[in-house]
Amino acid sequence: MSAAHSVIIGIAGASASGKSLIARTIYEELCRDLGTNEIGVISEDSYYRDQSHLPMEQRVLTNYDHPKALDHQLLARHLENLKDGKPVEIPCYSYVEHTRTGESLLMTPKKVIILEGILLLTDPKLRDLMDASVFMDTPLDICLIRRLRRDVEERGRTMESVLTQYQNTVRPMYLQFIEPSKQYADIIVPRGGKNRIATDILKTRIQHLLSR
Ligand SMILES: Nc1ncnc2c1ncn2[C@@H]1O[C@H](COP(=O)(O)OP(=O)(O)O)[C@@H](O)[C@H]1O
Ligand SMILES: Nc1ccn([C@@H]2O[C@H](COP(=O)(O)O)[C@@H](O)[C@H]2O)c(=O)n1
Repeated sequence: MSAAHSVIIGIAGASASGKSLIARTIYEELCRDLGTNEIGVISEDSYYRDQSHLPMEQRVLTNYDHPKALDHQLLARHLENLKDGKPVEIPCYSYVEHTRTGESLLMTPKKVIILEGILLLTDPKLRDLMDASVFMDTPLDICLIRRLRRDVEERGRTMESVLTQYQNTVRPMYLQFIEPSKQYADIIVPRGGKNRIATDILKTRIQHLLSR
């Protein structure tokens, strides 16, 4: 199959709902059949806007859960390039510095691209580029527990900062933008990234799309 027929699966849902986990599971299991060169994962987080021109005091004030924090135009262009068989340079992002690192990762065209991110389904252009879309419908209290642990252990945050950010922006933006975008999902996955049946259904769908 040529790269022009890339299958793009979009996985959206709340922060810490299990998007990365299910994306990684599908990636690892499909790699066994397709080979590591034919499948890739792209995180919407890589497309947070560069803020290197701003001082740290200002960067921490950004609302990272509002669609305008992300460069969806660049993401859409990259997906179109990959579909056209052209490689792209995916920006690297630092949650500690709240900006792009200045480095990038080369991604070559793939048969399957798994895209994961909180606000993907809010954007009509991105939705149009997807062959199938998923919403991880994990209860918000579970997401908060997982985010708190992850952000303290992996993203250089304090418990206090995670809870303040959650109340000020993460939860309100979920209710305003992310939860309403659930209506655009083809599949709604309860409980989180370890949902075995949902993972199998998605893998079967991808295999079906590849065989067209
Ligand atoms: N079903 C689950 N059971 C236990 N831990 C989970 C489950 N799903 C995700 N996690 C953990 O919760 C955290 C957030 O999950 P992740 O997949 O990174 O979420 P997201 O990509 O949606 O932000 C990670 O530390 C992950 O290992
Ligand atoms: N500098 C940043 C950038 C993003 N965030 C938070 O990340 C969340 C999205 O990533 P997930 O892996 O959790 O889906 C989003 O809710 C932002 O609040 C951040 O805290 N700092």
